[in-house]
Amino acid sequence: MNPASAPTTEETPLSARETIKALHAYLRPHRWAVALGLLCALVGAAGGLLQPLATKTLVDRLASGETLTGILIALTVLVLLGTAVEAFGAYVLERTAESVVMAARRTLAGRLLRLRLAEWERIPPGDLMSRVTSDTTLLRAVSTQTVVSAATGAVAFVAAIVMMGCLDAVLLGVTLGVVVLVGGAVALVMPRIARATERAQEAVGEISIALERVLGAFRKVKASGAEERETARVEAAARRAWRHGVKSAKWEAVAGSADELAVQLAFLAVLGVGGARVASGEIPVSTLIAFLLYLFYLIDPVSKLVDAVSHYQEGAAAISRIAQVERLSTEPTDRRTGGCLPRQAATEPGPVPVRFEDVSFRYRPDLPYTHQRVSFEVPRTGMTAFVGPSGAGKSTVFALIERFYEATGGRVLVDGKDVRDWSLAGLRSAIGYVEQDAPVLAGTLRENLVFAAPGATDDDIRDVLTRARLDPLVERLPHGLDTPVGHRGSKLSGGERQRVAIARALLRRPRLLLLDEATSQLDAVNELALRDVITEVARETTVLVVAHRLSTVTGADRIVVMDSGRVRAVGSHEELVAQDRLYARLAATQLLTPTR
Ligand SMILES: Nc1ncnc2c1ncn2[C@@H]1O[C@H](COP(=O)(O)OP(=O)(O)OP(=O)(O)O)[C@@H](O)[C@H]1O
Repeated sequence: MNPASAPTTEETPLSARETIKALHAYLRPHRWAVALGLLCALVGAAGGLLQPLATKTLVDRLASGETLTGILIALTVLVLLGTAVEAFGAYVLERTAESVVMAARRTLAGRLLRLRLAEWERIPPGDLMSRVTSDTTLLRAVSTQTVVSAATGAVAFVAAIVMMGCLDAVLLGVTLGVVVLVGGAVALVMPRIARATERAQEAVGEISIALERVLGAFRKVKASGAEERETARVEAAARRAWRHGVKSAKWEAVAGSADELAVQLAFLAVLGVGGARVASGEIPVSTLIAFLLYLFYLIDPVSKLVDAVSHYQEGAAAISRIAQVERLSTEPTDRRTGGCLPRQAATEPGPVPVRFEDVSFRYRPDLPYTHQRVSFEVPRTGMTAFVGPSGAGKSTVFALIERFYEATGGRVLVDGKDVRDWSLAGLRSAIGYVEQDAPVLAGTLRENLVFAAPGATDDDIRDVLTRARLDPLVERLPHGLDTPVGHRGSKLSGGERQRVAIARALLRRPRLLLLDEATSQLDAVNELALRDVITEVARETTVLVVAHRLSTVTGADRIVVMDSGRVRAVGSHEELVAQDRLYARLAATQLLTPTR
């Protein structure tokens, strides 16, 4: 798949109103800090605003031969105070901006881990990661600087205009004419900055997608000699990011220099018109000087306003991409509703632990049904095995019990209650699940073992290590249980990973143990040993097993034969060999049993 065309989250951008609402939500918890930063910025701006007036007084006093010491000291104090207050305000705002970014990252990370599996499968993880890392960074500028720059810029701009109006209305008219002209041109440029930034951020997401694709299958890439091709993919995305980044920089440069241009043009115009007015005696020269100083003072508020708008355009693109993740549907989290599965032993009498009632299911509306009217029951103790050809829907049975997905039709009952009526956390905490590919997480072996049972004691760990035949592995590892495994740590073999996964599931002391091809990579000796362990566990736990190798399940108490999303037959090995043609054929090929 071309990373450029990889499916991403809903691409509908937010409207301007929604963006401002989202920005407001980010800032609400920090409103007092923003207000303080704003106040400091305004004080700083006011200090600057008084300077031209002070200069006018200074020039007037100079003309009348008065002393200047007092006013010079006042001016210096004004400058120092204004700068100190502005610096403090800038610190408060930067700190607030960092807090906004952190809050957004925390919320997004929490949300990503609660995504429904169907949503998670739709979006490349690299894209999701870039939204948590790169897009949130863009929030920094928009969250506080934009707001404060817009507010202080607007206040200082209006105040300077009022002062200039008081000095000379004609010169003000000339100035405003130029500013409006240049401002109109800037307004045309702004949407281009937003578009280019959004594209650049998308391309950054594509880089992550392309990298995640190859880093997740690193050996495959090397074995296939695909390094150059895959590097070219990453480069193509990087080039796209560069192109859009440069485009955005170009428009930002145009917008950024507009404030200078406006003031320079206004300066020339004011100099021409003002000079003529001074020459004709309509205004004194001190008024022209003060007016020109206000004109230069205007550079700051105007550039703040331009900055505010261009940062807003950048930030709006990021807010939109973050909001797209916030729109993805997540799993319910309320532990109080539904209740937990009772912990009573499976040996005690109680309802059927797992029952499928006419269950139909498809992964997405555009995909065919993987289950059609599937019905079966699992007894409270003993081992129930699911067998059948690849793609028959065996693993999906486990995914439906775990409520990773919800049945499209019919009901999945656990302990006599629809899985949708149990609390999700309560349901899953009663299940031990060993997945087909038995992933190991980056961390120590101990962390991997207690991942699903953080409260496990050292005795519990020792017990499962022995049961899962992991003692020799622990002895071999340089730091025993505290040896890092997984990424960058000691590498575990496929069989070792499976044993770690089984130990992890057993440590949870589950009511239901789901084993999906859990022993497929073990050598014969270890497989036999673990089969005994599982048989022992099945005496007091409900054990469900998916297996391709019939040899691993011939002793199961009940075998469910699945084919093309349907249950073909249910029975013991002997019954099925006698009654079901598909099972008899599987047995004949795998176990060398004579066919009927
Ligand atoms: N996450 C998914 N999204 C879409 N389709 C899926 C998904 N997982 C599985 N499928 C499809 O659903 C069908 C049943 O898959 P399932 O993994 O349950 O079969 P299985 O019997 O366990 O196969 P195997 O023995 O090869 O593991 C297959 O056609 C598979 O392609």
